[in-house]
Amino acid sequence: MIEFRAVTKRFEDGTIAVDELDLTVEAGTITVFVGPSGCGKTTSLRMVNRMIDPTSGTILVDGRDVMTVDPPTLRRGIGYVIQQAGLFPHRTVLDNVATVPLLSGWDKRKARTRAAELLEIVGLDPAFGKRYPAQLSGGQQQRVGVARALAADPPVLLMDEPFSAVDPVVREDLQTELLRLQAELDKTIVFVTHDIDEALKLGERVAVFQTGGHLAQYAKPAELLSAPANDFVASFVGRDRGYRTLTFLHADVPVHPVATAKLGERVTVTGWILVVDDENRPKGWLSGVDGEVEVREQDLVSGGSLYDGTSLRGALDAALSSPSALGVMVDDAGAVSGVVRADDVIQALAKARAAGEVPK
Ligand SMILES: Nc1ncnc2c1ncn2[C@@H]1O[C@H](COP(=O)(O)OP(=O)(O)OP(=O)(O)O)[C@@H](O)[C@H]1O
Repeated sequence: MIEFRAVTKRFEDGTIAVDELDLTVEAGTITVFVGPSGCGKTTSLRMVNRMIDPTSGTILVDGRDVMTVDPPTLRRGIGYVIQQAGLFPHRTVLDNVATVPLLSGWDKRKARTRAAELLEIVGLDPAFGKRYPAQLSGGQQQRVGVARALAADPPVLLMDEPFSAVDPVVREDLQTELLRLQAELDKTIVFVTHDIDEALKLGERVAVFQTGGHLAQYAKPAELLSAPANDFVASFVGRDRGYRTLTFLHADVPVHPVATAKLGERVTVTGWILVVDDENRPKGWLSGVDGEVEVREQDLVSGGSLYDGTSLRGALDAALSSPSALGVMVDDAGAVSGVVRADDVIQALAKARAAGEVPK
């Protein structure tokens, strides 16, 4: 657990970067600090491992005041990941990851074996271990940065905009990977970003900072969206927050049966038919013809996101993006289990509201 108690940082030139911050980061969770540029996120993070010392107030890591621990000892228990990974360019990937274990006195072989394991944990082929950082893509370098931070198995991980230098697709992969890792590793993670979507995806709790180092709101993602504390938070989380609230609602939506057919079959079409492969996975929709036809690949209309049964947002998006207005629901194997309708999602939302599951 990390506790900030009335923490203020005033730099020598008088800039107040962090103003009376009170906040508790629960152990074993990902907490995200988000906010516009210059609002004090990085300063708050760096006070945890004493790269910056507070002007007043106290920071406790697992009950211990960080100011009573010498910085090198403190940092051995706190991994740190930054933008652009911050790797040593003249060391191989394996040696980059093995750095902290070596500093902690491990022998070379043990440190390298551990480093190779860590590369696998973060989803990199251990063969990359022999390369130098410049021979990796940005996303791969970030994974190495995460592996290096995990090398000493620290209970706490500080991550400062770690994924902001990579393209959006790689970035989403890295986010998903971090959530998977966290489910296994159960670290206490503080993650800094200025991207509200990243914050809402990763954070169990999200601290929204406002210019001047003020904490505007500290809440779970669903609450930030449905009950922003002030106009600043409301505008920061975005205009489509009503829609995005649906991401965090898992109410039941009725799943309707759907007519399906396979390529090469002769079927009688009225309205839409969902064409599936031999494993019952969706291939596309057939319509625009009435009467008996043969199902041909070139007549299929594809498109539409698939609904995996997890959130109301997924259900609504599947329905809205489907050419038939029916959202295709699939099981873990990708096989069709039925379809969902947009109006059912709206009704499920109304029910969740009535049951008090969505703050009004
Ligand atoms: N060494 C310093 N001396 C003076 N002012 C500083 C110093 N470091 C940071 N600041 C100021 O403190 C404020 C908070 O900076 P900080 O880096 O914590 O913001 P941030 O929210 O992480 O921003 P960004 O998203 O742009 O990285 C800013 O106004 C910044 O200019």
